[in-house]
Amino acid sequence: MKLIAAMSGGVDSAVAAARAVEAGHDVIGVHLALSSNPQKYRSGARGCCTIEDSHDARRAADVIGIPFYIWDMAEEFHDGVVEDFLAEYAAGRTPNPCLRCNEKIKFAAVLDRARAMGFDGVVTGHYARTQISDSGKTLHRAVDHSKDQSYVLSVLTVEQIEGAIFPLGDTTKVDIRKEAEARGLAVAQKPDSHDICFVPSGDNAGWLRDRLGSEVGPIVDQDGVKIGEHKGAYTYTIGQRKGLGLTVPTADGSPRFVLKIEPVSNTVVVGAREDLAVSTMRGERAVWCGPAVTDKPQRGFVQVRAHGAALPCSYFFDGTLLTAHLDEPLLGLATGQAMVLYDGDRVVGSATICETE
Ligand SMILES: Nc1ncnc2c1ncn2[C@@H]1O[C@H](COP(=O)(O)OP(=O)(O)OP(=O)(O)O)[C@@H](O)[C@H]1O
Repeated sequence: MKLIAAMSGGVDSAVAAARAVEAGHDVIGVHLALSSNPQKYRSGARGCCTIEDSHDARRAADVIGIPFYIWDMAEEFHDGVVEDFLAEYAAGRTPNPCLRCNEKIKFAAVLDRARAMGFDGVVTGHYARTQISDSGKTLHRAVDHSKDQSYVLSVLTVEQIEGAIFPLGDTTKVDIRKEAEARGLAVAQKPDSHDICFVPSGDNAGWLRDRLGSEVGPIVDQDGVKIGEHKGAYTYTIGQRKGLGLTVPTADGSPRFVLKIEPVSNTVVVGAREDLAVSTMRGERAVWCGPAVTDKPQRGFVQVRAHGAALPCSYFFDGTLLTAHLDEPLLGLATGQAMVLYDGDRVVGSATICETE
């Protein structure tokens, strides 16, 4: 096959590209420049698509012996990922930008351009697997569950999965680093990227305040009584306990947790730990990675955090919203996160959580 290897400059995508070449594919390496002005999003933070990362990617392509190009996708990334991230926070939700990047950039803009140029698909260093079955090519968890990235790939349609090649899904990270050493790749011990690539590490709240403002507003209890003040409602997360600065303690001294963020009234609602319990969630923007879910309730598992557990549930889709009823309630679930359905290790599909109860 003719393939584009998406090379971030990290160890995973370098080994993925090398494996694709070794498997007999005709491969070219492509590094995506995702920010036209890295300092605009990041001040000194390590993340994807710094100049050094593009140099690392180019050096890896040289060692592997494949042609290498840089594609400027800064505008697509800004419009599809950064703007969505800001809009979701402004609406009081907690988005997952890696998932949007897979949906809109790596397996949309990049895959579309690759196909238009006569390529068959895109190779990435994601930890996930695909399998060919009677119902076509399906998406599965990686063997190394601690590195599994199927959650952030759950937005891929059947057609996008067709064009996705994940050569690392059956290997552990430890073995990938050893393999990179053996292949003479200089990035073998390069640290993993963490956090959100366009936000300075550990300063999500400050980054959001700079862009969405820091209008002071009330923190209220569930009866609407003001018990504190916040500096930017969207810098809080559902389930947050620390840093609330409440002025009125509870009668028994028990802690309070963020229950709800209401952007229109610029209010943060707090309450007791048990009030965080969620038994039912509904999601919009549903995507199926295989056969579509129907309105007939089915048993399965739902995962609501990138590295969270898969929780037993029953679920159905009414044509607009995906609903999942958990067997056991879960504490603290933020809207804006993905609810990803699994059948064993196969990804069924996902939706963006818009309601919880
Ligand atoms: N700027 C980029 N240019 C090209 N491909 C990219 C870029 N950023 C990420 N990718 C692709 O998406 C995959 C997953 O991205 P993620 O940010 O999770 O990287 P990672 O797991 O740290 O992998 P790596 O070690 O290759 O950086 C990468 O392995 C790579 O194939």
